[in-house]
Amino acid sequence: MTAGQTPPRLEIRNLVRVFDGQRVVDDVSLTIRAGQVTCLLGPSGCGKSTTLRMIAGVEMQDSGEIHVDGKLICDTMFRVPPERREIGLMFQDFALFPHLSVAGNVAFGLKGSREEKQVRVEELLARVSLSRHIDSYPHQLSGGEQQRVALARALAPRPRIMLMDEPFSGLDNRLRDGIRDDTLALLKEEDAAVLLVTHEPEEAMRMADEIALMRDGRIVQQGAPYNVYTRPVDKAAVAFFSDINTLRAQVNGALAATPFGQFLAPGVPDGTDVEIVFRPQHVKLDFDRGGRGPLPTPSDGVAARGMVERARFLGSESLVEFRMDFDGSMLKATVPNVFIPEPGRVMWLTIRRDRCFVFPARPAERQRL
Ligand SMILES: Nc1ncnc2c1ncn2[C@@H]1O[C@H](COP(=O)(O)OP(=O)(O)OP(=O)(O)O)[C@@H](O)[C@H]1O
Repeated sequence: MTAGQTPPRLEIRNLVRVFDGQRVVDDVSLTIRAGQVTCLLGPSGCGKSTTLRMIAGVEMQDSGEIHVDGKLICDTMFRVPPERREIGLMFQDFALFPHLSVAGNVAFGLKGSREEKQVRVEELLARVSLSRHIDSYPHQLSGGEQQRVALARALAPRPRIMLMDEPFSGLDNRLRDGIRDDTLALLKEEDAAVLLVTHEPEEAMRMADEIALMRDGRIVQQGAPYNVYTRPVDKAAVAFFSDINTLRAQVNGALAATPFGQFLAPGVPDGTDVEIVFRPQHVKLDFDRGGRGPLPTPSDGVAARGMVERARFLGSESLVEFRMDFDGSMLKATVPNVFIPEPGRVMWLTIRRDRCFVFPARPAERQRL
């Protein structure tokens, strides 16, 4: 950090947590600035919640440090207790106090005079559009309303950091998008640094300024959602966000030859097996014209022929699966809108080359996320 620069609101350095001899959190480092939302995204069991619990102070790390606004709050020798960390918590099971009214719940963690508390409670309830429920009890509210009370309660003491663990997963699908957007707007207004844990890529894309992709206890990639999506570090990172197709090839002269033409593999030694990975939405389809397909182009390469095996309409797009002539493998293509060709129909496929990723092939057992 250079002189005069504000330290990040939250900084965790090299956190490690071992359970039963296994490093479930393995050298995790992150920084989050005030007003920034970072999503810790990864599959179940990869160590997201354990990371969050260490920051909250309810779990002790085996090594590593946690800093808030440039001050150490926890290492293996020194520990600020959870209640003095000025951290707001929100979990899937948001556990409102059933015997307290909405106002009582929101006021629960507040300090100050009665009047000060009342002003803050009213301000927050107005902000989450629940003023008319100020005297209601949790059981009188819908799931979405309870979730908004929980958010107001967590934000009431003006926490410097908000930790959210799958906070929307208990909600009805139809409610979820609206509540996510409202929550995001409120979090930004309150200027907290937010760490949100989720296993849903769409949620992370929607909420995050930055995504930290976690796998087997480690952060494997970190960056703005656009960058994580368009410049994935490996095949599993592509697959975490969408369906994928994979072609296999061997590199010769920094090129990997496939039935779709050659792909650049810069810096990859000759003889290396590579995988060319691409998403179904980047496959283009063409009709068969008397046994021929479209001519090769620099952007789409060479067309390869396949036969429709199955086609389904998914709502905003159609998914068509092809058995390819060149080796009998299956490839998937998505097409905007309704396109449901008959099984057995012959078509030509090309791939948007600027949307393909070339990775060295790995043994199958290491290809999990
Ligand atoms: N107290 C504990 N004792 C032993 N093992 C634990 C403990 N807490 C978590 N684990 C293990 O650590 C690993 C990581 O768990 P964690 O809850 O952090 O993952 P997660 O990514 O949050 O998963 P999920 O999304 O399912 O909650 C899991 O294998 C889990 O079984």
